[in-house]
Amino acid sequence: MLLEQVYQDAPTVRSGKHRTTVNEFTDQIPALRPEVLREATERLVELGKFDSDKILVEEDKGAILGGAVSLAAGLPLAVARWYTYAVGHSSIPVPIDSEYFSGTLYVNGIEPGDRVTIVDDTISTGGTLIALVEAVQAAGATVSEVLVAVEKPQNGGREKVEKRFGIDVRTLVRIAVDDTSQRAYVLD
Ligand SMILES: O=P(O)(O)OC[C@H]1O[C@H](OP(=O)(O)OP(=O)(O)O)[C@H](O)[C@@H]1O
Ligand SMILES: Nc1ncnc2[nH]cnc12
Repeated sequence: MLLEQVYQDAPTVRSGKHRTTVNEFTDQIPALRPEVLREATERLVELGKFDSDKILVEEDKGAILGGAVSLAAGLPLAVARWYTYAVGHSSIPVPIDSEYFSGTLYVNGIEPGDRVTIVDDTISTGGTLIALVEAVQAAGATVSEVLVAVEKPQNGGREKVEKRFGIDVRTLVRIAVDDTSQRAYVLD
């Protein structure tokens, strides 16, 4: 499938302790073909149940996929951002410690009682998803499911999130980075 083709042999760059792929799907290098975004969206829509009121994503890489999933599932899109807005609405700050960024995320658009489907393009250490789940819970809302396109199992993020919150993290493609060639490859 196209998503697997995008990741197979993708180049990587060093990001702190890890290597991160640079690819069409998450970085738009080369420019993202609509058929790749469509395939990822359709596969995630197939994977999810969408027994929820909203989709929640983190900017900015996840937002492209989140927008497409929101359209396909017919659910409103909430976005967690790296900055806050001074417009007096409820923005929930949460600490984030991910593969190569730490700081504060601000989650907007989640209301008490919402059931939320969290969508992301990648799970690596699980830090981003931990921050998103904590923000949903702090808003008085619940996470109905977590859907992620690509998983880097070597960093153990999925198990960490599942153990901590008792929520399944469902993913489409698993990848690793080869230490010698420093290129990505698809597992399974
Ligand atoms: O499991 P983790 O270790 O948290 O890594 C996964 C996160 O990393 C990427 O985001 P990135 O940090 O590049 O942020 P961006 O989307 O704002 O560029 C990706 O979009 C995931 O959200
Ligand atoms: N796009 C990506 N590819 C590989 N590892 C990542 N970790 C976070 N984002 C990633």
